[in-house]
Amino acid sequence: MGSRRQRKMDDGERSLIGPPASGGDASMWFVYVLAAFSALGGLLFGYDTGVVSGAMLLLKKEMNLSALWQELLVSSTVGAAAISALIGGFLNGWLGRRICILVSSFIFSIGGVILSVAPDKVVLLVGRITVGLGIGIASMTVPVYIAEVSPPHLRGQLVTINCLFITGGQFIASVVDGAFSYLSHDGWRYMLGLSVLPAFLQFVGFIFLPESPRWLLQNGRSQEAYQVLGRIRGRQNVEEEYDAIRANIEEEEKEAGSGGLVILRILSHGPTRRALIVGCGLQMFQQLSGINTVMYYSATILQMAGVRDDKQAIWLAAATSASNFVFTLVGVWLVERVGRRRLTLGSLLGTGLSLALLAVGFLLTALNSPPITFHPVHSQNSTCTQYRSCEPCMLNPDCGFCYRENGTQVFDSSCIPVNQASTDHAAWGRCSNQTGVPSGPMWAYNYCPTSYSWIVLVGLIFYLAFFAPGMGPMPWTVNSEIYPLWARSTGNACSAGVNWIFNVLVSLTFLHVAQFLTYYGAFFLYTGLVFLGLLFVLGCLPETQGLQLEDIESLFKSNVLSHRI
Ligand SMILES: O[C@H]1[C@H](O)[C@@H](O)[C@H](O)[C@@H](O)[C@H]1O
Repeated sequence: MGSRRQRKMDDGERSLIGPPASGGDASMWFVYVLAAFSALGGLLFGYDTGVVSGAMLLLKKEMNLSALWQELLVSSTVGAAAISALIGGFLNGWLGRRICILVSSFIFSIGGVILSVAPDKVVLLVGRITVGLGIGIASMTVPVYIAEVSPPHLRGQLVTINCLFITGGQFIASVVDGAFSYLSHDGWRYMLGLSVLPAFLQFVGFIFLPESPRWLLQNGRSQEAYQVLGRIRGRQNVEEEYDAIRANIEEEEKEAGSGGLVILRILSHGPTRRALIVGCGLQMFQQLSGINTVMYYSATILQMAGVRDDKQAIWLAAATSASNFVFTLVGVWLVERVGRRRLTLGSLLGTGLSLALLAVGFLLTALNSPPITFHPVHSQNSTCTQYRSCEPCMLNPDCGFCYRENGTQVFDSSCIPVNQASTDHAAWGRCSNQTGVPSGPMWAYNYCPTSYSWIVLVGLIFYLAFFAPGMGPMPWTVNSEIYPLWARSTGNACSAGVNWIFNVLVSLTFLHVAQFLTYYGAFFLYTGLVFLGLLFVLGCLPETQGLQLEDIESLFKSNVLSHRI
């Protein structure tokens, strides 16, 4: 590395470019502004993926949506994000980071407008796909842009701030959902449309903000690169950094060649292939640890814990996403203190233990599932009425549990088909209306009344406390820094694509997995996957803290199985 550091621009070139603009201490301020404006992409990512659950409660009633349409409207966004993240890699290399951020905020704005004026479900679907396209591009471009403009000692923290914005977006979405849930007519238009505001702000901001100096240099625009680096770093000595980046690009071209498809070059070049495996593996294990199951089903988990009122459950779900946000803040604080590797390992260990606790809570709940004591006769024959206890009844999505309660004692309990139009009621019988009246029958859909729910609640809190500082942000942070410049866009596109694909897979399969393996089986499965992830990180993830982006590639030159804690 030393010799690379010695390389300087030749005098002719430097006099052409002129001295970098000096900004004094204002330079740090400028890096924060750049990070904040780009992280608005993270905010939109979080907002648009989070807001839909609350909007769906109103939409399904107003538009009379079938289960298939509800699933389509939720997962089309994530599916579109997976595809556009992959395409984003090519766009990033071709058009640059800045144009990609402009494109994504433009797409977000258009998507928000379509969603807020949608006259029917087909237009809604078009809107949801549109925002998904924006999310995919933003999710892979923003971390790369922030990493490329940050000084090494702040890079981890600034990229982690993007994740803080993601969880912040999810939190804002849950509060907006709560607030507009009282507006049963058209409330969803405000929920889905509000994302236009940050999208527009980002678009305007990026008209004035600069391109990444690293991308400029790679594309032969050395004068602009030098100017931008000077503007971002202020009075700091940028020549050394400029020369290092340029020398590195030349060296990379010699080593990895410059023709052919980038993905093929990545795969045939040992260090980048290893980096890609680490990056994609981290993103895969992030999703396999079940974060989005926990986020999506937190309302159900809270209901199991004894929260019966719908509105209360919505606000407590907001508290769940608030915890995800607050604990991500802990990650921002820790990342430059303990490093990426130790943070990820600690987070995985705690996440695994919390998942095991959640599973034990569900297991005890299942073992103590209240028996069914009342078998009403109805002309409409159904499998629901055949069950002997609440557990199998709750696991069948067509059935719900209708019961009376005396303190913690459950009595007069039956399993009844759910009303297809609204899971808030049974299709017939005493729970088909008037539930929630004191001393009246209670209706439990998706959960069983239990006195072990506190274990599940404690598990949920521990889960977020451990996941959010490490496994939440680190896959994004590490991916933004482990690839050499020529492979950075493609590497991030692939790993972001893996993240979105596993996101769809885990959230779409959760209910089926729970049906086959029960809830506790599903959570034991996630526990096992997290411990596999722990072994993977233990063997493969090197520490990248404090290094220049240009120096990180060398970490992957040697056998990746030799990293110490
Ligand atoms: O890093 C983020 C964050 O942890 C979010 O809470 C989660 O919903 C996303 O899937 C993940 O990529």
